[in-house]
Amino acid sequence: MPSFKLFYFDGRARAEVARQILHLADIPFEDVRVSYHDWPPMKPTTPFGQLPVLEVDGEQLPTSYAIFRYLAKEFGFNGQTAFETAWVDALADQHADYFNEIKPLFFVLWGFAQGDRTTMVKEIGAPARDKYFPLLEKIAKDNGLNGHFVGESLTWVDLLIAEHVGTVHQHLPGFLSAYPNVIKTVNKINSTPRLKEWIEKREPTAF
Ligand SMILES: N[C@@H](CCC(=O)N[C@@H](CS)C(=O)NCC(=O)O)C(=O)O
Repeated sequence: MPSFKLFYFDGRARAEVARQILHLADIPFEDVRVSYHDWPPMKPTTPFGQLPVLEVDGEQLPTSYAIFRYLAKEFGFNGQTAFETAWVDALADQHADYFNEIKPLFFVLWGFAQGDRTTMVKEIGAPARDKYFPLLEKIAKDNGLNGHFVGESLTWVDLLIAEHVGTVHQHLPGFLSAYPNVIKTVNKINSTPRLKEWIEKREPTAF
């Protein structure tokens, strides 16, 4: 088994799915939390000048989705057929489009940018949510409310969506109340025993 070292800031955000896959697969890894003080000298040593980076036997792999896809393929969280894997990718890409739209709101909620929270929820958050979450609501229902967004096995896009929904609940309680199938699916995902254990034992972070 290679040695895994994951570098990210002290938050869940773009790294948490990688940590969860490794924990679910019972693979030891070093979870390095880079401080804002240590980041500037480290930045030029990373392939794209950003985190997360996963080191696999000392070789660097940048960008969150590439890391998630790599680990998901290695450890069986990538769907059970090529078509399911394609759906996992489609949903993850849709999630990325949604997140790019709603990101300015989260930057304010996380304290990285200034802005009026109420106005931003109304003008940025609600329209982004009401474009993306109806798709998830239907997908969850069409998949039989079986606790997965794709197929019948836990995939990295389940983890990605569940993690994001948790972050929404943390900062905007009630924001997703019109999407009960999504909430039900996320609750089932989070009740996966090893994932539940991870969520309960991790240190709380703002983002
Ligand atoms: N597309 C990249 C984006 C990575 C990214 O935006 N990383 C941010 C933290 S979430 C970062 O490294 N910021 C520090 C910097 O750019 O100097 C990914 O998904 O990994």
